Amino acid sequence: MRQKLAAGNWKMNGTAAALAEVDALNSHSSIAAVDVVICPPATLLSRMSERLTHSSIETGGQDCHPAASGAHTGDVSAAMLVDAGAAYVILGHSERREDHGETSALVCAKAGAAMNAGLTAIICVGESETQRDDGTTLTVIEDQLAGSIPDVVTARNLVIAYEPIWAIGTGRVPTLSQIEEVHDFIRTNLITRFGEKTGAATRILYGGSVKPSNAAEIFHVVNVDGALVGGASLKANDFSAIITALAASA
Ligand SMILES: O=C[C@H](O)COP(=O)(O)O
Repeated sequence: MRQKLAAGNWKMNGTAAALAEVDALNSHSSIAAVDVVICPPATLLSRMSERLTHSSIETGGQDCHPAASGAHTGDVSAAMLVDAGAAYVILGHSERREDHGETSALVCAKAGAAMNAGLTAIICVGESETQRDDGTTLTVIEDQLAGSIPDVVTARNLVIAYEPIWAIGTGRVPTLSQIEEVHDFIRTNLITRFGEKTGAATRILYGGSVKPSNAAEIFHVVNVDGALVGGASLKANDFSAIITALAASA
């Protein structure tokens, strides 16, 4: 039985005032029923983690460098995320693959560093609209999975997030059968590569315009174990409604 996971990716949003949303979220009873993680900007990570010391809500980073330390101006290592209280790190988000030219090989190196530091890596994969239209979605996902996941993983330190790029922040969502097709494909891929035990126990999240209004139907799709939520994770009311829907699907 896979524990459901609701992950909030705040992206480059939020200053200290936004921590009030975390306090509000923390007061919702639904958070106890599933795993919840919020990945704020690096500048807020320590303060958010301290604020959540006695909460079941965990925190995560949005990226890390593959090296443990050194001359890498502007970067943050996996150990630094752990030091700031993080339990998770998002890696290979399409915004980093596009904005920073991150390759799957680099994502793989980052994931290895994250796992080595004790973090759970949420590795993102997803096709562009052109690739969807060209019918190459599953090939793209297969290549990203093969290149981005290190060989030595466990079901505890790996989460896959399927995020079709064309659905991120657009209000457009794939059909439920499209989501099911890709999630089933990822499940089979994980079982083939890592064996039944690890492959069947690894959580697969859907991400891309998840809202309170569409969360319940998405969470009833087979092999959807939760969501990676962007915009709707910034407001406690919206994120708690999504978490409630996830808890109800368990
Ligand atoms: O990491 C989160 C995803 O990019 C989804 O963002 P969104 O919920 O704003 O579409």
